[in-house]
Amino acid sequence: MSTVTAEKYHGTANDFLVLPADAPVTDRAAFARVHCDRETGVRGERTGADGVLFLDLDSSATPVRVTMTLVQPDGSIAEMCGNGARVTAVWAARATGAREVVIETPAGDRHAVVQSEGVTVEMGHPSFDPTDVPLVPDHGNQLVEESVEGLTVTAVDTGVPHAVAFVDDVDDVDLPNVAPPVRHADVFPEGANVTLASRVRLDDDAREGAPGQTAAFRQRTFERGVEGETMACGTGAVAIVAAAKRTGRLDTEGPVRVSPPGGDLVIVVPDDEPATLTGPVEYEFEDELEVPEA
Ligand SMILES: N[C@@H](CCC[C@H](N)C(=O)O)C(=O)O
Repeated sequence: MSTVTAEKYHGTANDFLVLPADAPVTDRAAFARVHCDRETGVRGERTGADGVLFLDLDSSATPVRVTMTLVQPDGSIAEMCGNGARVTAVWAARATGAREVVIETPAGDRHAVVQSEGVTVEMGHPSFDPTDVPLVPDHGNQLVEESVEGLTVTAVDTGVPHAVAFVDDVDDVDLPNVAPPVRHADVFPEGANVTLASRVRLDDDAREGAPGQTAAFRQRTFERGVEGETMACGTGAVAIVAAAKRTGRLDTEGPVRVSPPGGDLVIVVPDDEPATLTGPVEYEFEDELEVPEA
């Protein structure tokens, strides 16, 4: 059995193995299934991972460019991943010294800037358009504050589809049982990530390092492809702010703090410009991992 060198990173505890795209892994889905398993996968502070990032770096471009392919624990490929994009930017910065990186994803190019206080990624324009989410053609209109499998959700595309539900307290929801019927609901032909949000009063929950923030939410997300809850989801954090604006819960263009279990993210969703996601990235370790036979 052959081995490859893989690195492990996380962005607010959404954790990824990282390999160069030319690593000799013929069956990427099998590699992800084996090494992301939370019981038997790669060893570290947490066993397993939320996915494997295969990264193809073009350091001759200005700014440097990286093609990001996220293979998820079930073997599927995600079109976009906000926390994975932050990890990708730091990986490219470590390799080249560049602070600006363009990340090519199936959802489009994403510009990222690496700074000491965190990595900011442009996240595109959130869309409620039924063909973008996507919704089944016979749904017709945007899906806003509708009951899907008993949960009142708003559907938004932030590179991947999210069904966002605003609840009083995200911790009061039995997410492992409530999310799967919504994630697989017929109205979402490609499935959906299920994201819960609850509003936090800033003065009740003031923390350091949150200058200029105008509002705050707590977040929990059940991810398609992981088929479970992750400690953070960047596209989900952007989806919360976009859905909060769409449903009249938020009328600010200022930075919003979104806090999944893994840490704090800062989200900006302007009316006419791309959304941004800012948050930390940590390098964990490097390991030699077995390559499953194709
Ligand atoms: N964790 C990611 C989202 C990854 C994609 C998702 N699981 C899907 O299949 O849609 C993030 O940080 O955005």
